[in-house]
Amino acid sequence: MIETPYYLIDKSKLIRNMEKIAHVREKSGAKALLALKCFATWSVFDLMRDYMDGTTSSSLFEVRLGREKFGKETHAYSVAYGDNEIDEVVLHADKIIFNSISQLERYAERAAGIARGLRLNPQVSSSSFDLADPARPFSRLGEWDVAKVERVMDRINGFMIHNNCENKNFDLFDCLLAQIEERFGSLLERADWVSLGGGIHFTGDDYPVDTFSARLRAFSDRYDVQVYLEPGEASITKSTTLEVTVLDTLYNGKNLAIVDSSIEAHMLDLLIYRETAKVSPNEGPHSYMICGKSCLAGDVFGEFRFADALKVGDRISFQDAAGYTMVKKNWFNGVKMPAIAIKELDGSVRTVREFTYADFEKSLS
Ligand SMILES: Cc1ncc(COP(=O)(O)O)c(C=O)c1O
Ligand SMILES: NCCCCNCC[C@H](N)C(=O)O
Repeated sequence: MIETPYYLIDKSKLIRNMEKIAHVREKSGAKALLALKCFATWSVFDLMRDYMDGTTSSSLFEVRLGREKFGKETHAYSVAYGDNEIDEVVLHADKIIFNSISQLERYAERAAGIARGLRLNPQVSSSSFDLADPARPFSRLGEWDVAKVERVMDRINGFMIHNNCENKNFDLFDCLLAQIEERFGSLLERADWVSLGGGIHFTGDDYPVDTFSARLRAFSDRYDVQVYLEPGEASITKSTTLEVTVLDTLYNGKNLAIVDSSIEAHMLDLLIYRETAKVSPNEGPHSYMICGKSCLAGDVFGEFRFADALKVGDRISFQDAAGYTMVKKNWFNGVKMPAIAIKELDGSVRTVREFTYADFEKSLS
């Protein structure tokens, strides 16, 4: 029995996403790169590698992890590189995408041995969160002025455009892509490859994957480019749970249960975006507010329904716990960091990482 808290990655669920990705790759001709910023738990890369073309990154450490642990095609992107890291980034990457013309001009020569690209910002997005909106006013994420980009076309042969965010709606994707074509068509015609970024939830139930694939194929044919997708969430959605145990129950106008985890430390994105965790089936006569064990007053996973009254020692599984969780976990309050376990295809479960006091101590000095 594994001690809670732990993230449990279920390979049979992960494979469902992988199969959809492989289908889109085959139908559309697009390549799919795992966005490591969302999910970088390399113990399951052996499985993912068979279904995806490689990885994309946000930093030197991510591009190195992608090269060393995933292999295949490795893209480097960062909002800004420093003089002290650019050579090592180039060493690990097949392609490098610069966020700005000034970064391109500064490092084009040092990256001369690999393919170079530029991030474009179409100034429209599907994000309903200001925090995650690449098209927000004064956004630093990519270049938008076609005339300026035309002047550096001799130094690049591709583009990256990331302007979807949790977009489950194919029509919206289609409409945004049409706007990109209208605005940047003259640049796309001169490119060899175009990455359309992440944020497209094409592995979700009922997503029209064939229509999506046909749209990607048409885009690729029209501009004669290799299309890339950078799925983060879409790669790992619904594959993982965070397993926790009830440590205490209280009544304070509502039934409260405190668990051996913390939303701030272990599912931080939910707190940042003011969302609640998910519990399934979330049915029954007993309602509880499930709270984390950190000192933060708002360390609350959400309110859920249960078949029976909760008691100390009961287990709860938070659903959909892979994306932006393990990559963001932290040592706030010294709360024990969840272990990482994998449920294999034969049903057996193995722990691949445990964190101890020594890790906590080493994270500081
Ligand atoms: C450039 C880029 N690619 C891919 C992703 C992955 O997005 P998602 O996890 O929403 O698919 C992001 C998210 O920040 C991104 O900025
Ligand atoms: N579930 C709340 C919204 C999460 C948004 N994801 C943020 C990362 C994303 N890839 C981005 O574009 O910033």
